[in-house]
Amino acid sequence: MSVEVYYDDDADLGLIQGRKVAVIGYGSQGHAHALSLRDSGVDVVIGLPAGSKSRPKAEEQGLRVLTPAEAAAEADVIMILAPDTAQRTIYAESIAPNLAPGKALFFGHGFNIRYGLITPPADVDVAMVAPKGPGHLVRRQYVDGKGVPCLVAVEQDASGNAFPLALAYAKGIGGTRAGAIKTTFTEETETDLFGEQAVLCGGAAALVQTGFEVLTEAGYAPEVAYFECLHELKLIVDLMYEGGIARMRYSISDTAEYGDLSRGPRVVDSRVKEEMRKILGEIQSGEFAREWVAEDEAGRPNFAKWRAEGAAHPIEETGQKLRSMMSWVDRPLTETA
Ligand SMILES: NC(=O)C1=CN([C@@H]2O[C@H](COP(=O)(O)OP(=O)(O)OC[C@H]3O[C@@H](n4cnc5c(N)ncnc54)[C@H](OP(=O)(O)O)[C@@H]3O)[C@@H](O)[C@H]2O)C=CC1
Ligand SMILES: CC[C@](O)(C(C)=O)C(=O)O
Ligand SMILES: [Mg+2]
Ligand SMILES: [Mg+2]
Repeated sequence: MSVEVYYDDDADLGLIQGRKVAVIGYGSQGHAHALSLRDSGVDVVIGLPAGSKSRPKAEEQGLRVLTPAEAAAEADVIMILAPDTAQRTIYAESIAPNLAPGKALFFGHGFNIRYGLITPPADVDVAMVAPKGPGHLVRRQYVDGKGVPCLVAVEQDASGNAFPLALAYAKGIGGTRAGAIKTTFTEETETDLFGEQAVLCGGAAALVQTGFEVLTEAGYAPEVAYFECLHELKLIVDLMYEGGIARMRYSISDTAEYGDLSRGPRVVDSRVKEEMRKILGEIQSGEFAREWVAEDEAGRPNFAKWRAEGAAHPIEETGQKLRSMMSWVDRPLTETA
C-alpha cells in the first residue's frame, strides 16, 4: 500500500492565512501550533478557561486569549489541543454551540473521533493535523527552519476543501517541510496509541528502567548504569534517526554489533511481540480507550500512583545529579527553543 506524502510546494499557506484559527488549549501542542501559525502569518486566537494556568503564558507570548466558547465563535477553523479526556466536554459545552456551516473542526490526534466521543454535525469540515513528535520539539524545529512530520486526515469534507485546508495548516506549523502523510483518523489513532504504549514511551521507559535495575542490583554504580542505559540511548537513537538501524550498526564496534544481533532478540522475544499484539488488540477494540476514559472519570487514581512511582525510581535521582553537570543537556524545556 503506497502512501501520499506532501511537502511545502504541495500546500497553499494562503488557505489558512485567509481564515481565523482558534487553538483550544496552550500546552505542549497548543503553544507550538499557535506560535508557529502566527509566525506563518495566520490570525490566531487562543481558547482557555478563565482560571487556566496556561493563560498568562499565552498572553506573555503576545497571543489574544478568550474563553474556548468565545474563541470558537470567532474562528473559522477550531483546532482542539486540550487533553484528549477533556475534549468531549469542551466540545459539548463550548464548541458545538458555536459551530456553523463552513467552519472547520481540527484535531491533533484522532482519539475522540475514532472512539465516538465527539460527533460533529455534517455541515462542518472535520480534519486532523497530527505531528509525529512532542509539541516542544514541533516548535523548536519550526524556529530552527526544520519541521516535524505530520499525519493529515479528513473525516468529513463538507466544504470539498478540507484536505487542502489541513495541508495548509500543516505547512503553517512546519510539518510539510519534513513531509505530511495522508491517512485516516483510525490509522493515526491506532498507530499513535500503539507507538506510545509499546515502543516510544512505555516500551522504551520500561527497557531503560529494567536495564538500570539489573546493573545496579548486580552492584554496579548507578552513575555508570545511568550513562549506559539512558544517556547513551539518545546518542544511539540519534544515529538510527539519521540513517536507520544500519547506520547505528555501522558506527558501533563489531563487539557491540555481535551482542546486538545475538542478544537483542532474546530481550525482545516472541513473548514480547505477542504482548505487543495484545496491546494493539486492546487499542483496536476500544478496550484501552474505555479504560482510560473510566480512569479519568474516577479521578485518575492509578495514573497518579504509577506517575509517582516512576518519579521515585532511583534512575531519576541519579540522572538529575549527572545532568546538572552537563549544561548542554540540563536545559529548561523552553517553548521557543
Ligand atoms: N503532547 C504532544 O506532544 C502530542 C499531543 N498530541 C495531541 O494533542 C492534544 C493536546 O495534547 P497536549 O498538547 O499533550 O496537552 P497538554 O496537556 O500539554 O495541554 C493541554 C492544554 O489544554 C488546556 N486545557 C485543559 N482543560 C481545558 C479546557 N477545559 N478548555 C480549554 N483548554 C483546556 C490546558 O490548560 P491548563 O494549563 O490550564 O491545564 C493546557 O493548556 C491531544 O489530543 C494529544 O493527543 C498529538 C501529538 C503529540
Ligand atoms: C509519543 C507520544 C505522543 O503520541 C507524541 C508526542 O507523539 C503523545 O501523545 O504525546
Ligand atoms: Mg504521537
Ligand atoms: Mg499520542
